[in-house]
This record gives sequence, structure tokens and C-alpha cells, in this order.
Amino acid sequence: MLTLAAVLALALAWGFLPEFTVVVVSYIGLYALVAVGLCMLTGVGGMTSFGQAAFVGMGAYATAWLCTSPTAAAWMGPLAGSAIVPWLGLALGLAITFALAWGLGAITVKLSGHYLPLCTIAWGLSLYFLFGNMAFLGGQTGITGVPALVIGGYSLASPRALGVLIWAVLLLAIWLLHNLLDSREGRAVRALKSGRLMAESMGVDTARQRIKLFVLAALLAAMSGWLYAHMQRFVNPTPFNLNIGIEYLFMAVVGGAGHLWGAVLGAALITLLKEKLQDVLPSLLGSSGNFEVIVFGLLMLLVLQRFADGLWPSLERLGSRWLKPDARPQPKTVQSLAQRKLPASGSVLLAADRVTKRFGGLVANDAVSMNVKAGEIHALIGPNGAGKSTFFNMISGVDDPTEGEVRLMDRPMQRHPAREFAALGLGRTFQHVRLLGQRSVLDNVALGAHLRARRGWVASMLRLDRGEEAAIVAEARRQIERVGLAEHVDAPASSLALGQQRIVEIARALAGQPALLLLDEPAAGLRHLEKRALAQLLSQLRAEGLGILVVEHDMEFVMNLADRITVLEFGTVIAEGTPAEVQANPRVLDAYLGGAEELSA
Ligand SMILES: Nc1ncnc2c1ncn2[C@@H]1O[C@H](COP(=O)(O)OP(=O)(O)OP(=O)(O)O)[C@@H](O)[C@H]1O
Repeated sequence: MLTLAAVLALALAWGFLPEFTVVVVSYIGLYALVAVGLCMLTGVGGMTSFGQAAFVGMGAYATAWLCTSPTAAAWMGPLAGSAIVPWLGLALGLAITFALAWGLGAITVKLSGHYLPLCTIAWGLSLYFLFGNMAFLGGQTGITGVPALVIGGYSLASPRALGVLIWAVLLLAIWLLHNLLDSREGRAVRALKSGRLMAESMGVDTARQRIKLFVLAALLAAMSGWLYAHMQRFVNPTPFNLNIGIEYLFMAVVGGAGHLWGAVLGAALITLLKEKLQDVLPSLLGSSGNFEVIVFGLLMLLVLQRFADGLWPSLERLGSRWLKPDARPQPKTVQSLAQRKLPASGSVLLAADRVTKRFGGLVANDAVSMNVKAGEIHALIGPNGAGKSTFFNMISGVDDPTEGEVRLMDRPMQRHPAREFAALGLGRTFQHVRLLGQRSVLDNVALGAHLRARRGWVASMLRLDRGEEAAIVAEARRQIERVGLAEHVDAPASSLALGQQRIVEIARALAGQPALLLLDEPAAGLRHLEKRALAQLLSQLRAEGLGILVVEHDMEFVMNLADRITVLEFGTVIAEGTPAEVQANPRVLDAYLGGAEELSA
């Protein structure tokens, strides 16, 4: 609301603002366009890039070259010099950026940790030097004589006219990105930040999403470069160097990486701050040194120290004291999501045949064979270090067995990624809870339904996915109610107790309508009554025909619930049978220290 009011006020005042202010506000718009792309890349997707300035340069140089080069003019024939050329320049800039960002992204975004930011520095530097060393791009002097944009015969030569286009493009970009974030694809993009394992297990193709995000941020930067070239009317390499790339990152982070309006705030603050420092410092400290760079650096340090999440979240908190957040509109009729036909009760869903996993000399799983059938709860137990988690990884696509075979729904699954397991009907939870802590329970659970819907990025951006999105949200609500967490539906996931977070993970798995559910220590951290409710829920799921495999240390829970139990010790199956058979097995009793009491719960 407040942001809308601010934008409206700016629109009304636009005609009356002094020329200098108009120029500054237009620059803020240009920088903000790059910063919102970075906000998606870094704040939402968790990938840091120092190299965005190079993409801005790509957009600027493409149009500058096309508009001024005699070679380009010869290619264009009668079109040369017409008002359409800058628009062709935009198409050229976006096309080159798209191809380059896709290529660079394919190589770099696979890298994790500090390697990715280092790579962005490397290509950011390379592209910057390329601009300065290419004779046809004018070397260090650059290209002059870039024409003004013309729309429908109306020239955008003045900053006041071009500024309107810049802010229109920025607002359109924010609207599209906001829509994207509020969709199934947006949830998939957000999931990237919590690591590949969780996202892939929900059916998200993480490599593809990361590249798409990277290309999106690069295209926004190129768009900004195009507008910049037609505002400045000349280009040279200086505004596209690494320092500026770092400043763009500052804008996104100071504003509040992950918040689109935070990027606009960051762009405004940093532009105004630099402007003021350049004015004030020389008169205070003399003009012999670049003091503004030093003071700017120190101020950034202070802001980041005080507001680690950026300024926007603090502003939002302040605003929420006076303004109620907009309620999510609830559609009256909701279409239903694709339904999976569950396999017949008793059919084998998962079969592990002599699965062996070696870590160097250590055999974590030694020829483990077991199966899970539809309509049964199968428990996998064993002392610490017995190899349960390793086996869990083998049967969920996280890791491949050294030997042996895993079949899911009768299909061999070697070297298939976790998302293909999810597509075949495997839902899972994690030993160490993997939720997006800042997002609501509803959002987290809705991610589980990712594979039950189809709409992609473009449909999401244009809000053509509303029917499907409403169906996902309705399904997520249904699953949250089913697991008994209805009162927490809008709470951030991290505000729940750890035991409840495990239940949220179960609801998320259920939202995918799995045929087989793998639960890693679901009862850990639950209180007695909560465990009873969980046991009831799992029994109900079994009655509905789901196959459930539970890895669990709580013997009372397991013995009262499971139909069959497999016991692992030192990576080997030492027993398999009903709870009564397992409890009477001397090898099992031996395996558990003081096992007699522990097992006969
Ligand atoms: N990535 C790995 N590299 C080397 N060794 C590993 C790796 N993962 C597991 N191990 C080893 O394999 C063995 C089995 O570990 P695993 O985590 O599967 O046991 P677990 O039964 O799940 O134990 P817990 O109940 O404590 O979770 C352990 O000795 C462990 O140290």
C-alpha cells in the first residue's frame, strides 16, 4: 500500500520536479532494475554475482554499436538511422545476453560455496576488459552519438521523458517478478536457497531453475544497459567495471536481498548517498583523495552490521504496526490437481536388491535387500551408525549404490536424480528438517505439490496460473489440516517447535500425493500426545493404500505401528519380520545395548 502511494506520489510530482532530481530518480530506476534481478538471484535463489555490471554493458554496447556503426548500417540497409534501430539494439542486446548468460550460467551456477562468486568476478572482469579492448566498440573512449529513443514519433531525448519509460519498465519488472515469486515456480526458486537435496526431492530441477534465474537477472541488467545508453547517449567501459558490479550487489543486500522493493530502496539509498558524499566530503576533507569511497565502504559496513537482513524487512515490520497485510483472496471455486492412481494394496512399491554402499574401505550397507508394499508400514531400525541413513539415501535418489539395484514402481532407478523418484510417487521427509524457515507453513507445504501442476515461468509472471495456484494452495491447506496444524498455517515454519516442523514435512510430502512415503525419524521431538496423533495419521494413510517406510529410534512408536520391521547392524540386515518376531530375535536383542528392556516397550 505504502509503496503504491509512494510510486503514485512520484508519478504526480514528476512534471514539477527539478531537472537534476529527475535525472537522479531516473538513475535510481536504472540501478534498481539491475538490483531487482540480483535480488532474485542472490536474495531469493542464494547465488551471489559480482558480475552484473558486465551484462549492463552488454545491453548498452549492443544498442550503441547497432545505432552508430557503419557496418551495422550497411547490414540494415534502408532501416539504418530510423527510429526502429534502438529497438533492434534492444533485441540484439537481449539476444547476446541471453546466449552468453545461458553459456556462463551452465558452467558457473553448478559451482557451490565461494567458487560461484569468484567465477562471477572472473567473467565480470573479462567482459569489462573486452569492452575496452575491442576496436569496433571504440576502445577506452567508447561510442558516442547514440540516438535518443523515439516511441510513436515522440522523442524520449529529455531525462523527464525517458525517466517515465525507465520507471515503467522497472514497475513492470517488479510486477512480473512479484507474480513469479507468488507461484509454484517461485516456490521452486526459493527452495534453491535451502540446498539442492530438498528441492530435488520435491521434484524441482534445480540446475535448470538456477540457470533460468541467472539468465533472468542478466536480461534485466541488459535492459538497464539499453536504457542507460539511450539516456547517456554515449557508452564507455567505466560504468561496467567490477566496482560497479559490487555496488549493484550492495544495493540488493542493503535494501534487503530477497525483497523486490528492498532492491529499489537499496538503489535509491546508495545513489543518493554517493551523490551526497561526493558533494560534501571534498569541502570537508579536501579534494585530494577519494574519501567518498572510504566513507561509503564504512557506512556499508555499519548498515550491514546493524541490519543483517537489509533495511526493507525492518521497514516492513515498522509498517505492519499500522497497516494490516493484504489478505490472500480466497477463490470461490477451486479446480483440483492431477491425481495419481495409487497401486493396488499389497503390490511392491520399492524393492532394494543386495544394495551395497562402500565409503572407501567402510561398507555402510552390505547387500541389503528389502521391499515396501502398498498398504503397509515398514520400519527400518538399527543402532546408531548401522547404515539406515545411507540406505535411505540409496532408495531416494540422493546417492547411488556401489552395487545392487533399487527399483521403484518396478523401474530400475540407478543414476536417476531424486526428482525422478518424486515424479514416480515417492514422498519423503528429512532426518535434519529442511524447511524454508522464513516462509509460512502453507508455502512450505505447497512446495510439495510442485509436480502436480504444470504452469511455467511465463504463465506465472503473467498470472495465467491463478486457477492452478489456487488448487495448489487449497491442497496444501487440506494437508495441513489433515496433520493437525491448521492453526499454524500462516506462521513462519521456523516459529514452530522442531517436532511440529517434522509434521510440516510430512504434510509437504503428502501434498505431492505420494504412493510411497519415506519418513526419517518422524517421531523425534514429539510429545506423547503428538506421537499418538502421528501414529493415527500414519495408520490412516496405510488404510488409504500408501506404502510407508519409517526410520525411527523410538521403539514404542515402531513396535505399536509397523507391520514389518527390518533391523540393520553394521550395514547388514540381521532380522526381518513382524514386531513380535523381531522383539524375540536374540541377534536383535544383542545389537541393542541393554536391548531387552528397550525393545519390549
Ligand atoms: N558420506 C560418507 N562418507 C563416509 N562415511 C560415511 C558417509 N555417510 C555415512 N558414513 C558412514 O557409514 C556408516 C553408516 O552411517 P549412517 O549415517 O548410514 O548410519 P545411521 O544408521 O543412519 O546412524 P544414525 O542412526 O546415527 O543416523 C557410519 O559408520 C558412517 O560414519
